[in-house]
Amino acid sequence: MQTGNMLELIDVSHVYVNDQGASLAVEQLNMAVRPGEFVALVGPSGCGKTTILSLLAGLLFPTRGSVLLAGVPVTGPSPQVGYMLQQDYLFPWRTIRDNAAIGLEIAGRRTKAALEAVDRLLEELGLSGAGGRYPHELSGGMRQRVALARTLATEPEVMLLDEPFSALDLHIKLQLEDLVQETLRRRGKTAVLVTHDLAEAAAMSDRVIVLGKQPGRILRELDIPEELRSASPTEARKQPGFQEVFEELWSELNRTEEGERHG
Ligand SMILES: Nc1ncnc2c1ncn2[C@@H]1O[C@H](COP(=O)(O)OP(=O)(O)OP(=O)(O)O)[C@@H](O)[C@H]1O
Repeated sequence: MQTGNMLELIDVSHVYVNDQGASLAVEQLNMAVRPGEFVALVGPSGCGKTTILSLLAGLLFPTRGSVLLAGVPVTGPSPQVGYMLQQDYLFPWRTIRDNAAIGLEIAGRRTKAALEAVDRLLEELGLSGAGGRYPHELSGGMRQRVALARTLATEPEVMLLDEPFSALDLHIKLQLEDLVQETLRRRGKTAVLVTHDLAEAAAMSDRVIVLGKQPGRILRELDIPEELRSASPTEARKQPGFQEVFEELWSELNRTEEGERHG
């Protein structure tokens, strides 16, 4: 059945099995993300956020249920899905331009036109002139911008963001939140952001999904009001309605952790 969703998890459970036994990480989860939507996932440590991203990326397969990308079951990693992580994983021996082009190279698409597009992307992300430099010459924020360029170069429809800003200083983090949101929005990308930072979730996304303690289940979905969504993350933080959204998320998470202490 075609639902028009870009991403869908239908009754998904995931069990990790290793020599210590089995661990239920996600239980009967139902979640859908529309094309162009920006969704944030928040929840206590170990509640299954990274597991959900790995299922969406086709790096893991559900023990039960189905994962769909544009209505089609996910059978493995897809060029339609890009991943951005806390660590940039740039290759130290490659120039910035060659790092940004590596996905194209792996896909056999390193043409002159594609490299020109990489240069334009680097320029758009404020890295013009850095193409011939090496990762160790760049700051953490610049390196994350290269990681963003590398992911966008292959033109995925979906971006999975696993705490990509958490290792950065506050000032750089805010700048990068603005840049990432604007860049993804302009291109109409669908995004799923995992973060521990409730303010980041509220400022960047269209909808926040709050997960309960392990095994991950959805406790609450909060639509972000239009006045926050239409602003950049930095501007959204200054809007009158921002504090209310933050407090709702905060109390939902505290309820979860209270339950964990007493449950
Ligand atoms: N490879 C694995 N083998 C066994 N158990 C795992 C494995 N990866 C994760 N888990 C367990 O599954 C549960 C969910 O892990 P996951 O990393 O998805 O949570 P998370 O919400 O992303 O955590 P955090 O916020 O701390 O990054 C945790 O209990 C974790 O210990």
